[in-house]
Parts: sequence; structure tokens; C-alpha cells
Amino acid sequence: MGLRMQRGRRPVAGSSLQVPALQLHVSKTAMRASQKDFESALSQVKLLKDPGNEVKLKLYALYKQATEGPCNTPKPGVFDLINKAKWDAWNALGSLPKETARQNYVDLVSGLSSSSDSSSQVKPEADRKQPGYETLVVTYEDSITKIMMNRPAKKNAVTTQMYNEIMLALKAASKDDSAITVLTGNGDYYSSGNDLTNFTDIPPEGIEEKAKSGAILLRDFVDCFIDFPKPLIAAVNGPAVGISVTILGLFDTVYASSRATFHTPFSHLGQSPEGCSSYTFPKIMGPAKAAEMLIFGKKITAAEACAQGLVTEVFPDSTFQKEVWTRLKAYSKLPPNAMRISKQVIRNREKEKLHAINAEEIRVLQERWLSDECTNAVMNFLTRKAKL
Ligand SMILES: CCCCCCCCCCC/C=C/C(=O)SCCNC(=O)CCNC(=O)[C@H](O)C(C)(C)COP(=O)(O)OP(=O)(O)OC[C@H]1O[C@@H](n2cnc3c(N)ncnc32)[C@H](O)[C@@H]1OP(=O)(O)O
Repeated sequence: MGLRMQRGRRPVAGSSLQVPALQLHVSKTAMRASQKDFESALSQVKLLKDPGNEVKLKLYALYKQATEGPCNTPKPGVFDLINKAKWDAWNALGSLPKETARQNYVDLVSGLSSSSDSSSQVKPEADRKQPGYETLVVTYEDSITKIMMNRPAKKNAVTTQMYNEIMLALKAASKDDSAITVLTGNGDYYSSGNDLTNFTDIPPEGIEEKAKSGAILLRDFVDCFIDFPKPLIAAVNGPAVGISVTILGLFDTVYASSRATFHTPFSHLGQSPEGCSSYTFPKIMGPAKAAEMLIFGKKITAAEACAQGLVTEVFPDSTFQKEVWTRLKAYSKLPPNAMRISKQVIRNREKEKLHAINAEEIRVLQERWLSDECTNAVMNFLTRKAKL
């Protein structure tokens, strides 16, 4: 039996191994890994290729040290081989401070991710579906990483899990050898925006805590789009609502089906603009058109969105897939470094500003989530009294 890395679980041991003395490297940046870095490493580790038993034991030991401190449990008996290997690995860390263990965990995962990235410089099998996603289908073909939202029965509404998976897919795509990355939706919708059931699982600590964690999630999500280093294309296959529309201002190219519509009904929902749209929309379409969308929730057609500069080009719905993918395949053959560098030249000077705008929009939105206007709107949708 080998050590197992389970989806959604901590690394667990399941092997009788000689545990080598752990050579722990205290990096120059020790003590600087935040809880957020640590949590992101915990998510990342689930997507790694099997790193082997020795590394899994290191991860296990560092995780225990980072979360519980020095080994404090009785040594398992000699015949309890698995638990003894785990105990030995943890105990070998002695009195290593929790913060250092956390940093070492983050460093180790980061090293594993980049080595698995460099080994993936070998072109993945054509159109291979990347494993590890439940709400997305992520494929690689013709130097294009395609991230497809895949909850068609729910109009690709974005659950907490989908926010997290899109972030992971973007981080992976930023490091793989694809030239361009495309976000699209499966089914008749591109996306109906935030899944309104995200408002329902309120923790015992109350709605304020939920709003706080929602704010962190949304900030990290939008930050991923601001920082994405390669050409990012949206293939808007159908209607788009809320967050799926606002982040379009952070894409480099937006292709839309003639059936697509663009709708940001924030006032109807007692909410306020996000995805940096309070900045990108007035800049793209002018303040008057942006106000109609962001304040009054005017739904616009693909043709209108194109005339206003939010959409690059509209294709007839009947030929949308064929025409868009033919175009993208041609673009993906252009020299990838030149495309990446051109994007950076175009976008980099705005990055800091966009991060600040993102933070400010979320500060306002977090208060809105606690308002009666927002609670009533969400309840009306969930109790079937209202639809957009
Ligand atoms: C306390 C704070 C917590 C904060 C956590 C939040 C974290 C980040 C927040 C980011 C901010 C984002 C804001 C936005 O995106 S605002 C936009 C939100 N979206 C909506 O309001 C759309 C709601 N949906 C609709 O109005 C209609 O479904 C729609 C017009 C899109 C389609 O109508 P249609 O009649 O064609 O289809 P159905 O309504 O029958 O839909 C089919 C099933 O899909 C479910 N569905 C669709 N959209 C959503 C959604 N957004 N959230 C949840 N569920 C959705 C719908 O209920 C149907 O389900 P059933 O088949 O089970 O009935």
C-alpha cells in the first residue's frame, strides 16, 4: 500500500517506509508565508501528480507541524507501519516553529508545481482532458488551453467550487506551454453569474463571516484575471450575467455568439459592480453606456456590446464554434513569447491600479451583501418569486 493523495483531503500516509531524516530548508523568506499562501498550497497539492512516498511524508509532517506544532502523540507500535512512518516524519521536525513549517510547506509545494510544470513542457496529448476538475472541463489542444464552465443544467452559475477551480485552471494555464487561454461555457449559457446558493450556507459565526470569506474569494478570483500573463480570450457562447460579464474587461479578446446577451443586474440584486467593471466599463464604452449597464442593469445584445467595444467580434450562432476555433487555432501558432510580451506591454502599467480597484469594489460589495436589499433579492430568486 502506498501513500495516498486524496482529492479534497490532507495528504495521508498508507505505507511502511524507511523515513529519511528530513532535510528542512529554511528559506530566506521563512515566516513570510501567510495563511492564504498556505491554504492555496493545500489546494494546489491536490492537483499535483503523485510526488512519491518520501515527498508525501514530508508534506504530511510539515502540515502537522504547521497546524499543530511539535509532534505530541504517542509513538505508534512497531507493527503499525504506516502510522509509525508518519509519526517518525513529524517527530523528526523537532521544535521547528509553526510559521517555518508553514513556509517550508508552501516552498515544497511550489517546487513540486514548477517541476511538474517543466516536465509538462512536453506537449500534452492532443485534446487531453486535464483531471481534477468537477465544475470545469479543461483541455489542451493546438497550444490552446480551453477552460469550459460545465454546469449547463444550472446555466453555468459559478459556485464557490467553480471560483476555486477557475483560479487553479488559470494558474496552471499561466505555466503550461499553451500560447493562449480561452474561457467558455458548456450548453446554452455562457454563465448566469454568481450561483445565488452561495448566499445560503451561512456558518455558525454568522453572515458577516460568510461575507468576509466571500470577499476574499472574489478578490483572489478577480486578481487571477488581472495577473494572467498570456492572451486571454472569452468565447461567449450564449447569455452572460453578473460576474461573467464584468470580468470581460480584463480579457484581451471577447468573441460572442449572436445569441449572447450581456447583463449586470446589480441594482436589482441590491449589489454593486465588481470585476473592476466600475473602471473598465466606463473606460471601454464611456460613462453613459456603462451607467446604463452597471446602475440600471440594462441587458444588451451581442451586437450592442460589440458596438460599445466590450466585444471584439460577433459570429452567427450557427457558425460560432467553427469560426471562433478556426480563428483561435491560427492565433495560437503565432510566436508565444511575442504575444505574452505584447500583452504585458499593453496591460502592465494598469495592473496596480486594477488591484486597488478590485479591493475597493469588494469593500463596498461586502457591505451590500449584508443589506436587506440584497438578502430580499436573493431570497426572491431562491424561492422562485423572481428571475432576471
Ligand atoms: C453573504 C455573502 C456571500 C457571498 C458569496 C459570493 C461570492 C462572490 C460573489 C460575486 C459577485 C457576483 C455577482 C453576480 O454574478 S450577480 C448575477 C447573479 N445571477 C443571477 O441573478 C441570475 C439568476 N438566474 C436567473 O435569473 C435565471 O436562472 C436565468 C435568467 C439566468 C435563466 O432563466 P431560465 O428560465 O432560462 O432558466 P432557469 O431559471 O430555469 O435555470 C435553470 C436552473 O439553473 C438555476 N440557476 C440559474 N442561474 C442561477 C444562479 N445564478 N444561481 C443559482 N442557480 C441558478 C435555476 O435555479 C434552475 O435550477 P433548477 O433547475 O434546479 O430549478
